Amino acid sequence: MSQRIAIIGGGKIGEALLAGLIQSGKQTKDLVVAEKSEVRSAEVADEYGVLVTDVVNAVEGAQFVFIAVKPDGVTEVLRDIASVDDNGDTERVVVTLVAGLPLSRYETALQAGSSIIRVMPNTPMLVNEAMSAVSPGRYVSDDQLEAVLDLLRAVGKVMVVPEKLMDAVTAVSGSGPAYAFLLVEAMIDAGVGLGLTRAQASELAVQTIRGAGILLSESGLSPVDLRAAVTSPGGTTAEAIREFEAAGFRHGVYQAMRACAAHSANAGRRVDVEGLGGGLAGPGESAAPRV
Ligand SMILES: NC(=O)C1=CN([C@@H]2O[C@H](COP(=O)(O)OP(=O)(O)OC[C@H]3O[C@@H](n4cnc5c(N)ncnc54)[C@H](O)[C@@H]3O)[C@@H](O)[C@H]2O)C=CC1
Ligand SMILES: O=C(O)[C@@H]1CCC=N1
Repeated sequence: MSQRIAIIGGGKIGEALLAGLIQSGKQTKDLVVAEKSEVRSAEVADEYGVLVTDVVNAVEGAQFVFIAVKPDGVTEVLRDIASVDDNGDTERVVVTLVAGLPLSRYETALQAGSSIIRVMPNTPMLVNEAMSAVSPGRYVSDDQLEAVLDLLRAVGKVMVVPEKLMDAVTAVSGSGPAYAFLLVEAMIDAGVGLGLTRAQASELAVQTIRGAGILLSESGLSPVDLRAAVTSPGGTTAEAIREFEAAGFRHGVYQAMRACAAHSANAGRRVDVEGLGGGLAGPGESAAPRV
């Protein structure tokens, strides 16, 4: 069986997947990227030494097809994928990394019985530290699911979830890296405000968040315990935390993540309303999780 992996869309998350798979030992001859932009195609081909081509070429003979385009580009990509007959000689699995669009849309657009897996990854995939949540569609076999989980495990951690949780997952781990980067950005600006150079503030803030992340994942302690350990009685940290809370930190995080999840939940409708769906709306839009 072919082990060819096609990545449709060589943008930020497509590149993260490509880089992660190469770092994890996949051979470039088994990887192919489809990319629409000529400039981006040249960048990806130069940087990674993989074939960059169009969707139909990339999908031909591929066992795994990862879709990594924006939601409004999915209709066109699915039409191209559907036009490639697999002749029954590959058990093609389509893995979508696209936020918001339910499995039912892909099942409607592709051949009946197609194996489709919905995944919400995140950009730390670039350094093999992704968190990927995975919801298999109804026609995915155990072997196909295991094969895709193995590919994703090579670039980080995986968690299988029912599809109905994907909007919440997107709010936590899909968009989550951006919240961490925003915090670091704000810490650097504040450090500069307090008299550090930008270089000093950057090094201090980045290493602090890195160390805190490793402590969180390796100490076995909860965030509450770890924060308490930093907060000396009557000390400096308590002062900082009082100001965070007065500024509505927790409420702000909750509201931001609610907005994120709602945006994900409405992706299908937005694509239709904006006339970008090209008639792809699935009947009832119902999720068809296998778990
Ligand atoms: N950026 C992130 O952190 C994450 C993104 N995602 C999902 O991944 C998808 C892609 O996001 P990004 O990589 O950020 O977007 P991006 O805009 O950086 O990349 C998309 C790429 O797809 C290419 N493209 C569009 N239509 C194409 C077609 N028909 N054939 C070939 N190439 C085509 C574009 O030229 C572009 O380079 C989105 O659906 C997003 O929801 C999911 C999780 C995290
Ligand atoms: O912002 C977005 O829409 C994508 C999905 C999750 C992270 N980035």
